[in-house]
Amino acid sequence: MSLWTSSISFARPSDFVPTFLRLAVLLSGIIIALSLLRRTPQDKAGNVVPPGPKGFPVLGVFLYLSKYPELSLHKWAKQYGSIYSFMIGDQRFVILSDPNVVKDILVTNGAIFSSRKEMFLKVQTILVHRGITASGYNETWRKHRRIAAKILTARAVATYTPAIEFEAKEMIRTLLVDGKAGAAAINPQPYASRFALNNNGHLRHPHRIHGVRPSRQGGATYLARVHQLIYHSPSLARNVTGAVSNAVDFFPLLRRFPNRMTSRAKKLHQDILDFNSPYLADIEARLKRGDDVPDCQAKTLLLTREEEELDDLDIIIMCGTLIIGGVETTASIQQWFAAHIAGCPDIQEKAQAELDRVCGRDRLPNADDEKDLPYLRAIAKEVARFHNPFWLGTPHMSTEDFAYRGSFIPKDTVVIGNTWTMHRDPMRHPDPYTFNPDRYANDKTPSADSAHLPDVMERDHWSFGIGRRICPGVILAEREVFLGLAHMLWAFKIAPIPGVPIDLKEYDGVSGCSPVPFVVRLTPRDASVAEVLGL
Ligand code: HEM
Repeated sequence: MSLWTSSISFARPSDFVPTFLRLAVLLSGIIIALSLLRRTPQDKAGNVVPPGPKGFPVLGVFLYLSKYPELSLHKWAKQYGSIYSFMIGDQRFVILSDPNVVKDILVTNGAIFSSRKEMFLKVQTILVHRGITASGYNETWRKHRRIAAKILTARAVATYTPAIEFEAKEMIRTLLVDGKAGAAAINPQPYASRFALNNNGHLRHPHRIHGVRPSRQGGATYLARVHQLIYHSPSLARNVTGAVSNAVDFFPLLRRFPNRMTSRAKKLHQDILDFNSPYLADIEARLKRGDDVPDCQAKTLLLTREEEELDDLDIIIMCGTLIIGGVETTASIQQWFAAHIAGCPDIQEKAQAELDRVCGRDRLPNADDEKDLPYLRAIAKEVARFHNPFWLGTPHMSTEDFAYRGSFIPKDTVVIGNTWTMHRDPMRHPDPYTFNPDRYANDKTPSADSAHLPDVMERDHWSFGIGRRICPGVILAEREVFLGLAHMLWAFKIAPIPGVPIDLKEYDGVSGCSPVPFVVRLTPRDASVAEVLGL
């Protein structure tokens, strides 16, 4: 029987017990402290582990990273320089904050720095050692990444582009209707989430949703599950998969006791199974019947399962990984764009002048226009620089001892590229705390290519990660973000609601971030908006 026709059940979640946890932390601490006493953080040549903040006994710096961890990393980068280290529990971290150091270590020495820590929640519990994002640097990862790469090439993305253009049109059409043509305040976040989810759906196993709120969907199982994933799982995912967000990953003794994070992780694993299994079963049945199934990830995986030796869990988790990796990230950029641009009427006007020059007012922008809309592209890059959805990225892990300019990085060290500091380096980005798309005015290089420029100081930004684990979805993500932004700016004047400020600092999540809920006024720029949208 296929896994997607059965179900996996876990123990019932139990409540978090603070006193129990405190005791457990204490016990873990004693064990860790004893083991640390035996460690010598230097190699035979005398290279030492780079200095950094000490934090608390046992806990290390864990408590400093529970909220806005990137700000702590930034503060320490100023204090300790471009390479420093700290401990959380028994795990050593090295933080790299200079683009050249990042390149030397994570790119040039990618053979040593491309693995992942076996996080208890993300790797062992949610993704059960499958998927691409969580796997160690091994043959399974190579195989899964190669398969995913096939559906994320520029050529493949070109085939999804009409669907993305359709979804972008749907996004602005529903925003126009639900926002009562500018008469009502509206939160664009669920619309951006639906845009990202439907784009992702097209490549995973073609399905789309129509509404943006669960209550409007009635009882349809598919829609209920989609909304579960949009509205609940991403935030759960963020909280249980963050690079430094939970004690259970770093204090092993805690895993012996019932706790909320482990329960959430098991639930998310089950959600991934429940959500993907019926559609995989459906596509498998259609393929067996000889039906004409559109190209998609599920079809590719099912047709190559024997040749690639994939089991059911491989297939389900790979589909799940694409949702987790591809939806909330692109949705987050769209959301930050809307939140930020509302306060920048001058930037909107400049972008709209460019759009009107290239597309006119009788048609919507499309992917072919991108090359002629450099200011639009610059806005997309500036949003990613200013509001990276993952400031800590997905940490890499070293698989061998390594020495670099007198610093010793032991095997099994978690290594993080400190994107907050790099994105705010005044040498690379003058006046870094100002949102200014003009800084990318002459940057015509797509992010996928920018990551491979010989001079790393020319790279646009680091939001898509680093080295051999760099985001394989970057071409698709750029296409989605560009089309989403272009449609929004073509259609609307985006303005804040007087007396209702938009919080650009506060955000949801501790690993990935999107803005806290906000509202804007979306006024159609002229009568042609409704006409072109067929309203
Ligand atoms: C704006 C949108 C996106 C951002 C900012 C983003 C960012 C990232 C980052 C920072 C990583 C970790 C890279 C590293 O380890 O150095 C990553 C990995 C990954 N991303 Fe994305 N991503 C985006 C969109 C997508 C999309 C659209 C997909 C696919 C549909 C995707 C699939 C993946 C996968 C599978 C990995 C794991 C790669 C590996 O471990 O080898 N991402 N992404």
